[in-house]
Amino acid sequence: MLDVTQLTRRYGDFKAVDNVSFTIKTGEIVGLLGHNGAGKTTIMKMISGYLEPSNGSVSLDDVSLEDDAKLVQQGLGYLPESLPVYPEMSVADYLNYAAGLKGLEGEIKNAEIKRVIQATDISEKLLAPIATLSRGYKQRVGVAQAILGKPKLLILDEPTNGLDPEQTLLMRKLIKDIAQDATVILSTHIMQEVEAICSRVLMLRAGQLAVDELLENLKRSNSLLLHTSLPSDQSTLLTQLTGIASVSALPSESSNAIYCIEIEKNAELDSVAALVAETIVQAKHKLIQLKPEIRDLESLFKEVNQTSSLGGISHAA
Ligand SMILES: Nc1ncnc2c1ncn2[C@@H]1O[C@H](COP(=O)(O)OP(=O)(O)OP(=O)(O)O)[C@@H](O)[C@H]1O
Repeated sequence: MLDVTQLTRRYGDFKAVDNVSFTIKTGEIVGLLGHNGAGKTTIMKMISGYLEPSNGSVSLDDVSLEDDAKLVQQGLGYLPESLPVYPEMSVADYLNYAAGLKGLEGEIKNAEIKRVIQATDISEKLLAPIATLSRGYKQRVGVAQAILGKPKLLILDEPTNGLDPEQTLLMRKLIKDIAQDATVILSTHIMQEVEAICSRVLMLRAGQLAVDELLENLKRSNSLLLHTSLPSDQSTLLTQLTGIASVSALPSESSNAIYCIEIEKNAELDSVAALVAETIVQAKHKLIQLKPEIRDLESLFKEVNQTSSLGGISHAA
């Protein structure tokens, strides 16, 4: 489990990361989102021990970076924003070197190197110098070194950057497999990536944590979409129900009606949905479809970044 407590990083007078706290359990894949300059890389560098925080602490399975950086770092894999250095090294030599840095030795080391080569599908480039690889292959080598030693914590800065669609799918599967026994935190600007693999989202705004929420909750809005034979002149049947803020009719191409039902702030979506269903059935009208309106992550991202105060949309723990 990763514990980040009141993490702050200043560059001179400027606070790049401001009092950020969160916990990530084993098995979770968490997406770290935010505009350019929001502080994502700075946070990932501090979690990986590459950069010292100005304040706050990071611990992995109750061992803090401050107390034993070496032990914590042996349990983590990091794919940095800038890709593998050592351009003159061959892929094989580089992985051998990276495995040594992680404390792997002998047969275990060889088996691990083989495993990551297979997992990232780079066997045909083993003898090629890193400098001659395409961007996508460099990215795969970066991921291969990050997963050496089956880290307990995997930190990935834009993991699918430069990958073709087939490799993107493979990478997503690989990340999901790793997350079965590890904690994964990844940064990306690609919302599809988040929707495809993350279970939870942390959104940063100007160095502060603006949202910490499960993806499924984020995508749920406080509205229901209802497709029914109830005509609009009888929609007051719905308006008067407890927990409903407003009902508006949407354009419908059939003889049936489609309503957008907005739920009151403190009402529970499931209970209101049950009440709506019951009301329609009791009024002997057809209930064709009733579902929560799904919010897309792009609009939510825009909303968070336009909110003037962090209180507006924050779900942060
Ligand atoms: N070494 C540094 N010295 C001064 N300011 C820095 C330094 N590194 C980062 N910053 C500033 O800290 C802020 C956060 O930067 P960071 O790289 O963490 O953002 P990011 O969210 O990863 O952005 P991007 O999406 O563009 O990668 C930015 O305003 C950046 O200019």
